[in-house]
Amino acid sequence: MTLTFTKGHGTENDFVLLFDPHGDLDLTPALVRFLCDRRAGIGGDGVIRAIRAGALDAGAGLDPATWFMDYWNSDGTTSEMCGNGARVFGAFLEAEAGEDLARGLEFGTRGGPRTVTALGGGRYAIGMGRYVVGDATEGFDSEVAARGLDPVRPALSVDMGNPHHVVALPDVDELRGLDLTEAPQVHPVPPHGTNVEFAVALGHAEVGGEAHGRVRMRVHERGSGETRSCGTGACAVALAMRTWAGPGAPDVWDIEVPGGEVTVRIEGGTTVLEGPAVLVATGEVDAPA
Ligand SMILES: N[C@@H](CCC[C@H](N)C(=O)O)C(=O)O
Repeated sequence: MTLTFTKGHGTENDFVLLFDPHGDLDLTPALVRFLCDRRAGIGGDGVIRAIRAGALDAGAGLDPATWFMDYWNSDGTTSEMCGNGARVFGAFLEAEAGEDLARGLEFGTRGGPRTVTALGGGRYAIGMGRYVVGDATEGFDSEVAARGLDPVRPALSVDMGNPHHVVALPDVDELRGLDLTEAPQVHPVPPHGTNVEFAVALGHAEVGGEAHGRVRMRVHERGSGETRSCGTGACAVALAMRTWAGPGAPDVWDIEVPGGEVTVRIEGGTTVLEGPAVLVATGEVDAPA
């Protein structure tokens, strides 16, 4: 089977994109694993299919003509949401479907509707929907163990549509020293797995008359391993940091990731994720039948 694909990334969180408006493609876990394979396939942290909501069971309840971001992790599992992927999805819809995103476009995900707005200069803003911060009465509601982390650390869960656990570290040396080649262990064990972020607060500054917090993070993603960025993870980190900092903490957070930088704006019960999206190449691949 010959497939036409596009390769893209958002702060080096990279994806294989497929344009399949009518759902003609039988996208299976095995096909996703092949496409994401960095040696035998194209290579990516995940696969994103642009499909009309009416062509996918997960799109039930939406206007059938609505675009749906059908997101898959590199291990062939699906996730409710991908923030970096959503920006790249926006760039892909502009290129493949001629969508004008200047005024924002609503699209479907397994985590509910989201919006993408083109900001110009290859940057996009994603309306990330409602979040839920876990029980922060004592600051933390869980514990995380990881290689290179001694002792076990407290963590705070954040639901961004998909699950996250955020751990605060005191300095960048400890962040650098983590070995994330193995999945961190979380207690209590999250029923559907989780994405784990490790974050170091770098202080606050005035940017364009606005208070911004600055954080550096690394992430181990459910279904993909360590990646160079995670958009939903960046939002979870901003929310955890603001919770821990207490009243007067900034609502805007610049998040440094190994693959670049994104900005998270906390707006009431929702967040907006801003950052770049790049389409790198298009091509054809012979996929195993
Ligand atoms: N990299 C993504 C998140 C992708 C999904 C995640 N691995 C999960 O299983 O929830 C992002 O940018 O948000």
